[in-house]
Amino acid sequence: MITIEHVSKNYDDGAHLAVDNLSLTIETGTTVALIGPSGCGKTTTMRMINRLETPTSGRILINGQDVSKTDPKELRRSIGYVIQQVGLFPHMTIARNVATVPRLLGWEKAKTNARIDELLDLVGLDPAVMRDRLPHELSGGQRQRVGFARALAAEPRIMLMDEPFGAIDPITRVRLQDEFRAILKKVSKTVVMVTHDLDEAIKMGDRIAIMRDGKLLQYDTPAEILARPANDFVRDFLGQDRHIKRLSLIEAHTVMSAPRPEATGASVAGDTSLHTALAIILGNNLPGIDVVDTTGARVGYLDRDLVFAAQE
Ligand SMILES: Nc1ncnc2c1ncn2[C@@H]1O[C@H](COP(=O)(O)OP(=O)(O)OP(=O)(O)O)[C@@H](O)[C@H]1O
Repeated sequence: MITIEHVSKNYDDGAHLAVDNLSLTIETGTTVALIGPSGCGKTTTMRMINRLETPTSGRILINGQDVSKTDPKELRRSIGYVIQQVGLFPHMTIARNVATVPRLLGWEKAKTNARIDELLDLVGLDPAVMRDRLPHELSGGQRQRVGFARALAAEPRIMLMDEPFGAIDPITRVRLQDEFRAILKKVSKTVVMVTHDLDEAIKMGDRIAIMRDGKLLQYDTPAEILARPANDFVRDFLGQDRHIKRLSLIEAHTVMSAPRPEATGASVAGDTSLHTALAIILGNNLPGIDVVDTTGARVGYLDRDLVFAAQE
């Protein structure tokens, strides 16, 4: 668990308050997305967790231990850090890049090598092909995968991700978001990510922290924030389509009614989002669709009214 207690950060001898009395608790195994307008203090907040910045006041605890009292180098090795431009060492092979922290920690060669292969596999890169390549021989998306693998290498409990998908084209970005989210759940990390992209925060965050002028405006689950913005600023920030965005968080099986006697002609799986289900209903000009299980058996029915009622 990461606990941020009344943390403020002044730059320029107090002339500028980048973070203003911020308190936030990040539960172990969850992902928190920090979002807000440019300059609101997201990156500063994140960088205070691994001591790349020092709070002017307040304190940050990791599992009850004050980070200001831990050795900064050890702290940083125990926290995975993924940044937008990846920061791979250009003259080192992919394998050596991934092995950066294990080497610093003095892992045995065999263990390190096995870990490199395991991680490249995990992030969807073929170790046999990628191990000996140099970073410039990879696409931007592949480099981001390597950066992610490198951050995971020494099995950190915490991952900090600063706009990890910022430099990636939109199609690759969506795929990487899905894959990284699945991996982070599988390996059960506590994640703090900074993003400019509301859809990304909604998709990746178990909770979202919305900041403005160094202050925390709202901290809650995406569903709750979209349903009940704390104030006008948050409401505007979320946009007119917040109700539609919220549909992407609700799964069909949670609102479906009993199956109809006759098939409707179109179907979705129970874990399909209402956003997708509605798109299929509208796209096929149907009043409703079947919800089916993995065997294709009809287990429920979903129509426009059920979808609309769900987002109220
Ligand atoms: N090293 C520094 N010296 C002085 N001011 C700084 C420094 N780093 C950040 N700031 C200022 O602190 C404020 C918060 O910066 P920060 O980078 O945390 O914001 P952000 O929300 O991450 O912004 P962005 O979305 O644009 O990356 C900004 O006004 C910024 O200009």
